Amino acid sequence: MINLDIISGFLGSGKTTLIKKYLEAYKNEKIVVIENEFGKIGIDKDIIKKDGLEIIELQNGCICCSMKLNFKDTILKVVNDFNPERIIVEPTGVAMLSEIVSIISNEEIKAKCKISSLITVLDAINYFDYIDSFGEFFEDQLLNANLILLSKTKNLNQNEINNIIDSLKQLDKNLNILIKDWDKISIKNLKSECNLNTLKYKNKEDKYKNIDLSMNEISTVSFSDFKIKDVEKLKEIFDNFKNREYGEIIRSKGFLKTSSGKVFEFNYVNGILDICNSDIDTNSKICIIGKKLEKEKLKKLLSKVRIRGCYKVWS
Ligand SMILES: Nc1nc2c(ncn2[C@@H]2O[C@H](COP(=O)(O)OP(=O)(O)OP(=O)(O)O)[C@@H](O)[C@H]2O)c(=O)[nH]1
Repeated sequence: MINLDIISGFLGSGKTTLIKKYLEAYKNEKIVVIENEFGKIGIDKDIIKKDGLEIIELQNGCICCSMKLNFKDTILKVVNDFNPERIIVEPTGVAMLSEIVSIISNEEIKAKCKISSLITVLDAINYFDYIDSFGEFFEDQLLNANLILLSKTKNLNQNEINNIIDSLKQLDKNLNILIKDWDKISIKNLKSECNLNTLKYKNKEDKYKNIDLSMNEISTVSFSDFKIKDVEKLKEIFDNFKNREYGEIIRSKGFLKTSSGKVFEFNYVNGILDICNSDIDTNSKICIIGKKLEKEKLKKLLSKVRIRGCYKVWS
């Protein structure tokens, strides 16, 4: 049987970071990663790629809804074409986990794969913001996970963590929650933490009927193949995001190449920007996800900071 790991979680929660730890822990296994990104250009593939690792990107839709059939067929094709020991799936940050659980419960898939982990990564810093803004489908990811793994807890005090746990227990007192410094987590032990005896599959039709409505508000725009002068120009872009002129920007990520050829990787999650040097050889790619995005204004903003020349817009 092929091990199947589903690593779910809201936008920017830490799914890719956790998957990198899986790839390290299981480096001797033949692994295929299925990446479903909400943005129109793939960023995560560049972040996790390494020799011998097969990465399948599913773009232009969400595997829990518009690409449901595609997702099921992709898993079966991966099984046939690669016969791996492990398949790791990263759904988009706005995927309904209940739908994904329903797809992987399909008999054809169950005949070939066994679920090894079904995890939702929960961004502790942004929990109360997101549960307020995206309650219904955010809750769906929490209620259907066999393990909720808190990320970004290092700078929170015990009181703040207790508040999150209390709130989670109000959703469902049986939620299985793990709060541990990620550096001390044994990835191979997560399987036993996952309590996989039952798949929960909680999709309360009546409760989630407004999800399509709130999902429709979230959109994305991406830009690629341009250069900026230096990293200060990158900061300029994100300083502009603080006011709502460009929409409510929840998540942005990518790489930026400067005129001197230096590459930076950046992550922007709900107002916090993180930039580091990158040794990945790539052109600039920036993916922006948010509510009510002002795409034309964003194009103008990029035009102000990029160096003249061609660039591509993915909208
Ligand atoms: N401080 C801290 N930062 C984290 C932790 N986990 C992830 N991050 C940071 O959060 C940002 C987003 O992490 P990713 O792993 O890309 O998140 P993701 O869920 O894959 O994001 P999307 O695929 O865009 O939804 C990055 O800057 C990470 O370095 C954590 O436990 N602590």
